[in-house]
Amino acid sequence: MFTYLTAGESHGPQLTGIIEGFPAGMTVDIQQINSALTKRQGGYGRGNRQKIEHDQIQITGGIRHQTTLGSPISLTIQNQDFSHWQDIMDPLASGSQRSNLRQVKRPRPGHADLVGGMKYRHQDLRNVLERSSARETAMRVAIGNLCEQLLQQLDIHLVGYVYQVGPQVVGNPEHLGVAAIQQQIQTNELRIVDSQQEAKIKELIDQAKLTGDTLGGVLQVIVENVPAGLGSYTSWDTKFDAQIAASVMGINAMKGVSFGDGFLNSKKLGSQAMDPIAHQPGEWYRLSNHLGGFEGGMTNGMPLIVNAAMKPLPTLYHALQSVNIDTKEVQKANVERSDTTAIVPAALVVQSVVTIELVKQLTTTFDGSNLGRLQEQVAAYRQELAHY
Ligand SMILES: Cc1cc2nc3c(=O)[nH]c(=O)nc-3n(C[C@H](O)[C@H](O)[C@H](O)COP(=O)(O)O)c2cc1C
Ligand SMILES: C=C(O[C@@H]1CC(C(=O)O)=C[C@@H](OP(=O)(O)O)[C@H]1O)C(=O)O
Repeated sequence: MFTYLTAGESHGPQLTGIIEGFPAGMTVDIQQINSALTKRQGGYGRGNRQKIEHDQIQITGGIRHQTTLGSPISLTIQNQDFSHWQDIMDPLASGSQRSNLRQVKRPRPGHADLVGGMKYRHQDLRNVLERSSARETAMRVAIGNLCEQLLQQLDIHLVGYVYQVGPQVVGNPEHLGVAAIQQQIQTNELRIVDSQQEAKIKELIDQAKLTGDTLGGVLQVIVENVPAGLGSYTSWDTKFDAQIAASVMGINAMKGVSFGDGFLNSKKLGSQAMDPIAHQPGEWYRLSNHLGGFEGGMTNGMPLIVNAAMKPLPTLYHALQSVNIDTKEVQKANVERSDTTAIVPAALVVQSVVTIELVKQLTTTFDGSNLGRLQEQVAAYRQELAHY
């Protein structure tokens, strides 16, 4: 069974990831992982933390001579900022040595601070914010890229991009496929398809920054050449769209997930929302893709279209009202440092978790012990479906 776990605080020494159930026999391209990590650090509207970090992956288990062994894979990413936080974040400093500096007492509305403090009985809300920080998503992107390298071996391709910034839809007006979207977004800092909109969107972000505010948006991931029949209608917890939705909701600040035309489908007549079935020798397909590639919790062979709605970031330089957890006085919420928007890295994180779910599904539907055998089984399955 494919599973993964991450550990590490935002200003602690490092992030750690362990993956179990990754097939043996895949040659790993480390440069590709590092390039995904660099992309996640970028994007218009990011804060100053990214000037400090230079995310690079280190592999400490499960890979030998650049090839996966089938054993658990362990990964680390160093936090460069730890050197500035050593006194405060050192895992081994004793309680008496612990600095009282930079304790967090004024919880930020919308972040995990207050409820995390209540639940875990923390009196310093730093104990909450360090782990609830989206710094952790760097590891999910590293694991996602490793999984993307596996999907490439199965001829499955995907891309994540920014569909909406705040209220402004910038979308994919021509319904471009994965390769065309990749081509369009590589030329700009916003991962939007229509680069002519870039100046306008940058202005929107600049304006939010100027007023100490933040922005969210909508991210879209498109996946091509996924075989039909991944997931199952037979029990609620085997529905693959549900598993993807849970995984996307597991990303910091995601507040909604939909597929294809999503909530818009609820306003349409059935005749406008279903995708008519077509067949030609060796191929079943649909005449449209309003449902985003899922029927009955199963992939139907059309491209997967996953939409994720991200709320605006909770840390506001123009801070909202909060209450000091010690004095109970009304005070402005804590602010240390923050992004104005994180839609660009978020598009890559959503892409990463969709990739991870696909690999999880493929390696359990088929034998996931070895890449060669997995390729053979997926190819045979594709053949069988083509001739159904
Ligand atoms: C890539 C990424 C970067 C983020 N950067 C920030 C940030 O700089 N400031 C902030 O307040 N929230 C940021 N967030 C969102 C918070 O981590 C998130 O809102 C918080 O953990 C509370 O969880 P929830 O919004 O899922 O309820 C970021 C999220 C992502 C995905
Ligand atoms: C560190 C990252 O994002 C962080 C996510 C984050 C949050 O609250 O989620 C708050 C900020 O943390 P800091 O105060 O340390 O700058 C972001 O920089 C990252 O993406 O690598």
